[in-house]
Amino acid sequence: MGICTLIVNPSSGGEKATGYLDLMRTRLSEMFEEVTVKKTEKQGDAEKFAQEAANHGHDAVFCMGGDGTVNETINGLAVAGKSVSFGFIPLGTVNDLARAIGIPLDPEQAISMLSEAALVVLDIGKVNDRYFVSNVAAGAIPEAVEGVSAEEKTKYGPLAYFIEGGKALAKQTMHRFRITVDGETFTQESPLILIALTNSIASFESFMPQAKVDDGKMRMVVFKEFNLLDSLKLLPQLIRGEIKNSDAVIYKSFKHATIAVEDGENLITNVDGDEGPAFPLEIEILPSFIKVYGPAAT
Ligand SMILES: Nc1ncnc2c1ncn2[C@@H]1O[C@H](COP(=O)(O)OP(=O)(O)OP(=O)(O)O)[C@@H](O)[C@H]1O
Repeated sequence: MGICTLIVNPSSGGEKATGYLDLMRTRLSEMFEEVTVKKTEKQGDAEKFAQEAANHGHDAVFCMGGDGTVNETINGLAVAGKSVSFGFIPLGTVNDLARAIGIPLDPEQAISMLSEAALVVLDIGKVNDRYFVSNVAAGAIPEAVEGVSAEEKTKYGPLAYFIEGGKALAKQTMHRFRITVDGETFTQESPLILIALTNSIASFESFMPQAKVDDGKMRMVVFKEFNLLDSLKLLPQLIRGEIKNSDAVIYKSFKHATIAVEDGENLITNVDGDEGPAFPLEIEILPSFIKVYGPAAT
């Protein structure tokens, strides 16, 4: 039956984690001979615990938390480089990877799904020296979104990101980027560049309907200069999942890219919802990198 580690972020999702811990431990002890539970106290703990579990020969590592905890756990497993299965119970506000794989957003349902789960193959991405599972965002909007506080997230949920993002958009702050996508180079002024591994970005599941979790590709959307009319046209395209056909963006499907800021600003990036590495960025896909406990195909 094997052994596993369960990493729990007690602060995730308005401190819901502890309430589900016993239920999860019981479920895992039906699936594994031995379950080691580790609680995070600060940033970096989930990554460290995942790496240690992989290096100690654990067969699977699970985590309970938001996208930040999922990202850290994946980073720990990727750095260890061992073949370890991964599972998670979504407890955050956004939960993009859960949405992409079809893991129930209700923690109790996600826990009960585990007994009939299948191992689903998942691509992951690498941006400079960090790994990611959902998305990378760069530009004036992610810069603004970084300022969303934990209180705002609890109060408004994913809407908090849209409010801050909308304010940055209204200010029309642009940066000039030099982008190379699979060997093709271009420059573009943009308020926002999004790189998506899966369909769901910032809880918006119809953003990139064509993106599958194991298709070996990423998608880049470079937004052009916006005026009100453009954004009115863009909104229905976004809702219908047709952003790739919009005149308001440059859309690329790719495996490797580099992005530099030409106007010399020290822009920050956002990776899976948390602050990511500084520019210039090198982004690549690691196809079929890990197996994740997800819903069995019907
Ligand atoms: N015991 C703890 N107390 C406070 N913060 C913690 C603790 N353990 C980890 N953290 C922090 O929590 C962050 C991750 O939170 P996570 O993204 O999992 O949940 P969330 O913020 O509720 O979800 P979301 O990102 O979807 O809003 C980590 O970056 C880490 O810094």
